[in-house]
Amino acid sequence: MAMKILVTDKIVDEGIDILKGKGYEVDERFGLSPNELLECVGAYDALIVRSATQVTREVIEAATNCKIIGRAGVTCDNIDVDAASEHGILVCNVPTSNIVSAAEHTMALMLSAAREIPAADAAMHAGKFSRDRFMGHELYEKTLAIFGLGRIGGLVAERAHAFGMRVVGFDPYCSAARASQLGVTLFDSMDEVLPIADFITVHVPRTDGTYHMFAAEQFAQMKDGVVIVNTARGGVIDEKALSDFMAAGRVFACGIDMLEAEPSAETPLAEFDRAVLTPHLGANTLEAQMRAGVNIARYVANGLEGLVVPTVVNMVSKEVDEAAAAYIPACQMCGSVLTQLAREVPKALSIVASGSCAGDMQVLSAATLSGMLSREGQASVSTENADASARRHGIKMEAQQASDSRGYDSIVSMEADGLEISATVPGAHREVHVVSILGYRLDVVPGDHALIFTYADEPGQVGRMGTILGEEGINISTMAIGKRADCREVLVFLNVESEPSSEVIERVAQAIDATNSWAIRL
Ligand SMILES: NC(=O)C1=CN([C@@H]2O[C@H](COP(=O)(O)OP(=O)(O)OC[C@H]3O[C@@H](n4cnc5c(N)ncnc54)[C@H](O)[C@@H]3O)[C@@H](O)[C@H]2O)C=CC1
Ligand SMILES: O=C(O)CCC(=O)C(=O)O
Repeated sequence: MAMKILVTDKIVDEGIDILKGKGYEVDERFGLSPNELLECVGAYDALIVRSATQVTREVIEAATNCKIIGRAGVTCDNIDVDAASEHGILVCNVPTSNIVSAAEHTMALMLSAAREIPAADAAMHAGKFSRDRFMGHELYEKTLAIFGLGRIGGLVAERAHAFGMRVVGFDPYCSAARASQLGVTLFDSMDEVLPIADFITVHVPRTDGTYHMFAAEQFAQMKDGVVIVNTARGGVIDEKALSDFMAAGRVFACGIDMLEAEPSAETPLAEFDRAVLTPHLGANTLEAQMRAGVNIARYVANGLEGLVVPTVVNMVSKEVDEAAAAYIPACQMCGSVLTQLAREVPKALSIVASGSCAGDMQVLSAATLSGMLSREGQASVSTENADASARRHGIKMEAQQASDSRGYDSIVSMEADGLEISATVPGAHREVHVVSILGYRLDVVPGDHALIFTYADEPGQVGRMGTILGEEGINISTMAIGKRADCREVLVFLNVESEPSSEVIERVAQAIDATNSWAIRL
């Protein structure tokens, strides 16, 4: 009998087709009440949701046949992940699927609020051509404060620079290296940032610690005429306090995609023309939904078939030390990169871990091996079968702890068939930073598609790469250049937003006279 998958929030048809094409029975049932979900979920082997469905402990307890829950988006805050782990259910997401869309929506809200575009548009539609009523503000040479310099905050920083803004930020978990790479002046406290910002944008997760992180006390410290944008989560901003400061004319305008009352439109901000409100549209683009829907379908199918799911956010097979668990995605990713650098599954793997993550080398080894084999579509690697799996593939594997964590809280370094990679996961947000590849030191957060080139360090090389990729319509989302003390060559790591063809890669390689090139897919 075919396995059954329940999809309770709309994902793209292409994702549904992938599942049906693999022989699964797929039921799309949107807008279920909590009781309806509880009643039907027990019949399904997998569940796919976006942000609307609340997958509570009760739902998980009722999902007695469920093996995997797929979240077609970034955040899993609508899923009780602990309950899923306790019930042996994998939870996976698509962590970079919609971040560009969310960053672009942030810029759209910032510009709309600063120029009062919705109110001007409404006036035009009402037949009023009233230019004098609207006097906006430029972004140019203004100070933008970004709270939360993770994936989306980082993309917003890059975009703000293109508008000529000065970018400052506050994120207790952001490294100085990342801030400097993003061109953001990092401050140690909110109190230092609030009085200097002309524009404020929020990109933090909703946690107990960030609930009402912007309340009357914080608004009182802001400059008069500030513009505030929130595309993160409702509740991070106290909407009542914000509307008081809007009413007093202290806040010029705001752009809000996330309301505390979601999915209701109820908010005290609704009475202000200068409050630009959207109903959680950050991820609502064809491109983001295509990435999210197609990839979540692939990952859920992988989970049901016992294959590697690259974006699992929990570990269900064994009690895992929390610090080691945070390094599972890092090890999976490094393993996958090593196989792609070697252009085949390497035959010898050595893992060295230092710092707090080194408490469970068995988990780190299994995760690395699972990443190494993932490109081959090999069966899932767990802590229980890692040794046997390595033997089956003829891989000699060794793992050890080291005392020197090179200034990081924790770091994992791997060498496979002479190829090296090291990664760290700073702070609580679990973003994997690669800090060394093939001995070249850098700091990069790899995305879904990346290009790596090694070449002679000469002026004009970056421009040549950018020109060719631009001509081919391939956008570079981030770039890092790695150096080695012993060598005049550099290594460039380009995160790109779409997969270039081998002809394009060859064109770039020739233009910069690259000594080596790789296309990496994660
Ligand atoms: N509007 C929409 O449709 C979408 C909204 N989101 C939301 O955007 C937010 C950011 O997403 P990502 O950038 O992917 O997350 P991320 O995990 O990459 O970054 C979050 C950052 O916030 C920082 N942070 C945590 N607590 C903080 C605090 N108290 N003060 C300052 N910084 C703090 C973390 O260190 C981290 O760097 C999330 O809340 C997510 O739910 C994500 C996608 C779409
Ligand atoms: O696409 C969605 O359902 C919501 C996007 C979002 O907020 C997220 O990915 O965290």
